[in-house]
Amino acid sequence: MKIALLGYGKMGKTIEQIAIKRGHEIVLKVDKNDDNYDITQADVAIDFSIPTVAFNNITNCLNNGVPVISGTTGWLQDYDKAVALCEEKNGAFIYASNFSLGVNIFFELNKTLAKMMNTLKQYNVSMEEIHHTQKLDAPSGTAITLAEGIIENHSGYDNWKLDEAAEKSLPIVAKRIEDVPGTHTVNYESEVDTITIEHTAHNRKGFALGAVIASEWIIGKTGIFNMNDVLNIG
Ligand SMILES: NC(=O)C1=CN([C@@H]2O[C@H](COP(=O)(O)OP(=O)(O)OC[C@H]3O[C@@H](n4cnc5c(N)ncnc54)[C@H](O)[C@@H]3O)[C@@H](O)[C@H]2O)C=CC1
Ligand SMILES: O=C(O)C1=N[C@H](C(=O)O)C[C@H](O)C1
Repeated sequence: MKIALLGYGKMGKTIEQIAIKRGHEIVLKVDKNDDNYDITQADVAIDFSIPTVAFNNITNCLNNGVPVISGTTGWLQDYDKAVALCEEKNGAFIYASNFSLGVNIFFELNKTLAKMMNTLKQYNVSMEEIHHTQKLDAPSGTAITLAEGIIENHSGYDNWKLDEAAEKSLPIVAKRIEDVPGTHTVNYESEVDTITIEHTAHNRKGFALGAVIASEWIIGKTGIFNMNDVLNIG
């Protein structure tokens, strides 16, 4: 498979290593200021760039008939437009806030726990995410997906807020500590005890492997998919 990497930072470089090990070829590495490139030489594009350019990268792929996998977070105000363009062009597109197998299992566990806790009003839910200091967005995309999983399954919450507690709001605390790849914690706290579920990434290889697996999976398909489709879970 011929892969274009849109964003050649920490994730782009980790994806390159894993893709080559799995027998793929990197035909394009696009980073900032690389404007003049032909995306059509790739079978699939993998976008791990920055929030302000992800939507442009995705639309360029869809306009040129190249399936696109995006892991960039912090651009979701334009997600519906990307979906509409993908439908219009009969293209193929996957966005996931987190591509790792472990986090996708954690997402399902989180929804199940929220359902179980729905009637237990003595427990208050809160979340914490910790990432490296270079991260541009807060809260993390993964924390937002976790919050949405709780809101869909627990009647005590209908929105989330960063660093703020309010009626029916799920509070998310975002911490930035040097070199942390990504830790997400969900707490249910009552007067007498606390139930905690936590996912800790030890490095970026899980995210990168998931993105390469998603790229392999999407070849020959059209539509808008997510990681549950790829991993056949949920
Ligand atoms: N969904 C997932 O599983 C994961 C998502 N992420 C997200 O992926 C994104 C990238 O993460 P990292 O690689 O750690 O960040 P990074 O900062 O190391 O890399 C981003 C790269 O994008 C480049 N860039 C800037 N403008 C560009 C343009 N116009 N076109 C292409 N590239 C451009 C930057 O120069 C930089 O090299 C972030 O939004 C992060 O939150 C990170 C890890 C896992
Ligand atoms: O920026 C990161 O590093 C990460 N971003 C993603 C997010 O925002 O959830 C996924 C992972 O936590 C690492």
